[in-house]
Amino acid sequence: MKQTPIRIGSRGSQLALWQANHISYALRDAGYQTEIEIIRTTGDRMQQPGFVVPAGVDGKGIFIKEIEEALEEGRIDLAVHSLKDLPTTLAPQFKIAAIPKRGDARDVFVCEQYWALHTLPDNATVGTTSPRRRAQLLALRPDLQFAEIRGNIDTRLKKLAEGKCDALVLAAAGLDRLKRAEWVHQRFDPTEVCPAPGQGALALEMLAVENERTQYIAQSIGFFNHPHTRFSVEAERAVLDVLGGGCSLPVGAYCEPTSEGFKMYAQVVAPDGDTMIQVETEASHSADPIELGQYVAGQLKERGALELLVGPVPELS
Ligand SMILES: NCc1[nH]cc(CCC(=O)O)c1CC(=O)O
Repeated sequence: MKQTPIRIGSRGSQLALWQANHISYALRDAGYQTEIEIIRTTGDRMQQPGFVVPAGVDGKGIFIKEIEEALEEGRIDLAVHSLKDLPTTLAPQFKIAAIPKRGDARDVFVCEQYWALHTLPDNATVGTTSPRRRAQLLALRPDLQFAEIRGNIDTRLKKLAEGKCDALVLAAAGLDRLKRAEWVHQRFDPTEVCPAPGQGALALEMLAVENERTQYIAQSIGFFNHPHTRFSVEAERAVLDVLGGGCSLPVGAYCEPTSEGFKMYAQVVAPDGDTMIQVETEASHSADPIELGQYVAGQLKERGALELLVGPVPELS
């Protein structure tokens, strides 16, 4: 049967649209017709100044709820997400049908004036609301102050330019994609500032049900699949799953391929940066990524990770 164009759902942020277009162009190159549908999510509304977080919203999946509704109602065929914004478990009616090759997974130091985190003056202010980044940065620089800077990448860069903070810490992938890497002066090694599980990777989500349309969609996106990326992010997300977290927990996990298999590093930091638990391990090509992540999480737990995660949250400056 002749198929209608593949409808791709995306949030309206510049980064989300870049990512959706990136997938759309590749599908067109492969001979498919595509359309992009912009969908506004709770997470987008929460980034507006003055937005009050409604009761019962816990931060997990706030960027995907309305997009999954569009999938369920058949308004879109495919959703393109930043993998790190997806909860570790999806509702059974959805699946991640493809994980393309990952971009730069690292966090970066963004600053016009200073060249690295260690050259920032005493008590400098870093603009980030991420509990993970705050905890990890405090572990490196206990004198740092933080400013509540949220919103899309350009909004954050504008606040930096206006002097609302001295530096930002952001995901390399987002800045690279939008060509905003001009003030990126340092890409943190994952053993220093360990990225969020899945950072830098995309996830192509669709309905799990099998019918003629979903088979067509799954087959059309098959060529995006990058097995090394899938292994790495599955292992990373398994760590988060065991520790019970979403993107708001100070948990970093990073897995990468080596010549023998995979190397994994994970880090849990007390919210005040005082204590850090680190685990490093290697696995062979034939290992199971979920088991690898679960093993790493078990090691973190044995060393007291869960106790750290309930520690006091640092005061805002
Ligand atoms: N939390 C928002 C978010 N979700 C995905 C990215 C960047 C792209 C990626 O990590 O894949 C960002 C911005 C950031 O953390 O700097």
